[in-house]
Amino acid sequence: MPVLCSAKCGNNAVLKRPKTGDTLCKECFYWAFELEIHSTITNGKLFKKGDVVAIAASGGKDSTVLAQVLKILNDRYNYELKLVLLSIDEGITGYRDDSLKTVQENKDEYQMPLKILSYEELYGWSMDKIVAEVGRKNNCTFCGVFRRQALDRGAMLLNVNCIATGHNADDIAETVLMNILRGDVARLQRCVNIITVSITKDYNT
Ligand SMILES: Nc1ncnc2c1ncn2[C@@H]1O[C@H](COP(=O)(O)OP(=O)(O)OP(=O)(O)O)[C@@H](O)[C@H]1O
Repeated sequence: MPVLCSAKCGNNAVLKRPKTGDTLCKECFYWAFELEIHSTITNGKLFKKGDVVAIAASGGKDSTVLAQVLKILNDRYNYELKLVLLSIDEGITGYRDDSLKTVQENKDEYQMPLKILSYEELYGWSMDKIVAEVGRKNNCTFCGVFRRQALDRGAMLLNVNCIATGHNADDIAETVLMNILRGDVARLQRCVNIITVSITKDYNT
């Protein structure tokens, strides 16, 4: 038997949110999800009017949702942000080259400027070359460190005030668990203090 949307809009619910227990229709879920992110942004004073914000766009689901939601909220609540997409091409054949096509589509759909920076142009090394040199075992360390720096360098080139990255509740849980397993209490504390936005958890359920 169909369950009614608990927002009392009269539509049938299509999902039950694990976070709140609410049963919602698609439209009310979108509205609630966007409103929570808006509250996080305003309560945390994450941006100020006129800020230029680089959305770190990998072409994956988290950063694609991030770009869409930031655009919607910027228009709806007049944040007056300038949003730009910043993508890092690590040079992983068959992986990043595919996802960069999605970023190109995001650029057109959301009407945002896009800057793509590659490891090759920044460091003279692509991940394909690094893997050929060091093997597959430790290449994630190179990739993560290089990417973080590449995003910072992109941010400097674009003269932005903030970089926004997409993370979901599973990512946060993973970070907390890793910090516990490492016994890194300082980081654990910082992690718990961070106000986080759950970007895709509800889409996955
Ligand atoms: N190549 C990249 N270029 C720009 N930003 C990136 C890139 N890779 C990761 N990011 C940023 O870091 C966030 C977390 O990246 P992670 O590798 O954990 O992927 P993810 O959780 O699967 O996210 P996504 O679904 O957006 O790929 C992304 O959402 C994005 O904002």
